[in-house]
Amino acid sequence: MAPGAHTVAVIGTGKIGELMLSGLLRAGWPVDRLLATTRRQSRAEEIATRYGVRVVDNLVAVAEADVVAVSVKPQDADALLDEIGPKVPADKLVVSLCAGLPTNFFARRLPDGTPVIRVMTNTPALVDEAMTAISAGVHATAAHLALAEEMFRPLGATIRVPESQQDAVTALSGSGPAYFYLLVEAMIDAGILLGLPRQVAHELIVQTAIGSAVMLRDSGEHPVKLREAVTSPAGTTISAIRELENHGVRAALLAALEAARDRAREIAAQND
Ligand SMILES: NC(=O)C1=CN([C@@H]2O[C@H](COP(=O)(O)OP(=O)(O)OC[C@H]3O[C@@H](n4cnc5c(N)ncnc54)[C@H](OP(=O)(O)O)[C@@H]3O)[C@@H](O)[C@H]2O)C=CC1
Ligand SMILES: O=C(O)[C@@H]1CCC=N1
Repeated sequence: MAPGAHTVAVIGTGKIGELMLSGLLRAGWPVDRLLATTRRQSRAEEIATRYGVRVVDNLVAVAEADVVAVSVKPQDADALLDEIGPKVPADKLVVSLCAGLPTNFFARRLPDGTPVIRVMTNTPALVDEAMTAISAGVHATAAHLALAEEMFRPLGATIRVPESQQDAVTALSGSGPAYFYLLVEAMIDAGILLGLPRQVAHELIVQTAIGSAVMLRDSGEHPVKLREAVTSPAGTTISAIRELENHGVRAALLAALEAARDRAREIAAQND
């Protein structure tokens, strides 16, 4: 299938909607095959000026597009579906980028038979390094999954998962960039504590994060093995690791990701 053979409407062009739009444009998706919607006029002007994309209202978008990508906050999805749900022709593919909301949430608010796909991506899409997990929902066929992959593959890696795993995926890779940024921020602060200039601490830690990430991806080694290679007997690293274990960093991560998964479930329950 030729890239951009379908018209994609991004409904709710905030942070994630914008990164999807910009990623599709970088990948060569024709600008006249993209539509965007916003809630505020000032945001509409910003998006139109920045990307040259036609910004339309939600009902025009669902009428003209082949793929309707919903990227509003989950809390705004019910009101949005009240507006567009009955007007979405059943031959359109609806792709939800919303955390927590199951495909059934959409199916109940769309004409019978409308195919729905649930996607969880993340902000490194901005540098074409996203991790996007894709699940077929009701009425979605292999061709719909392939189309969703065609849209998200240029933004980074894609994986297919059963929809039952999407809340866990959200906790790991959807929210994941925030955990890494927090760690980096804390390590830069540690550099300040040790007397380094902030800029030097920043440069040291950011490059160390990039180097470590590339090794994790490209070496094929398990993270335990990579960590052991850094950890010399009676050396400096093991002294730091003892403190991380004493402070329960591993347990904190287990609890934190479980809390994120639970919050996704709660969002679903609150929007049932
Ligand atoms: N941020 C992230 O890292 C990730 C977010 N997600 C999911 O992506 C979705 C969007 O999140 P994010 O981009 O961060 O949120 P944003 O608030 O940045 O974007 C949502 C946008 O939708 C607009 N909007 C709300 N209601 C309507 C409507 N009825 N019609 C048109 N536009 C509307 C909002 O307008 P206004 O500006 O006026 O509020 C806002 O610009 C969420 O469901 C989230 O769970 C998924 C993965 C990662
Ligand atoms: O915090 C959130 O709810 C969204 C979903 C995953 C990342 N950000």
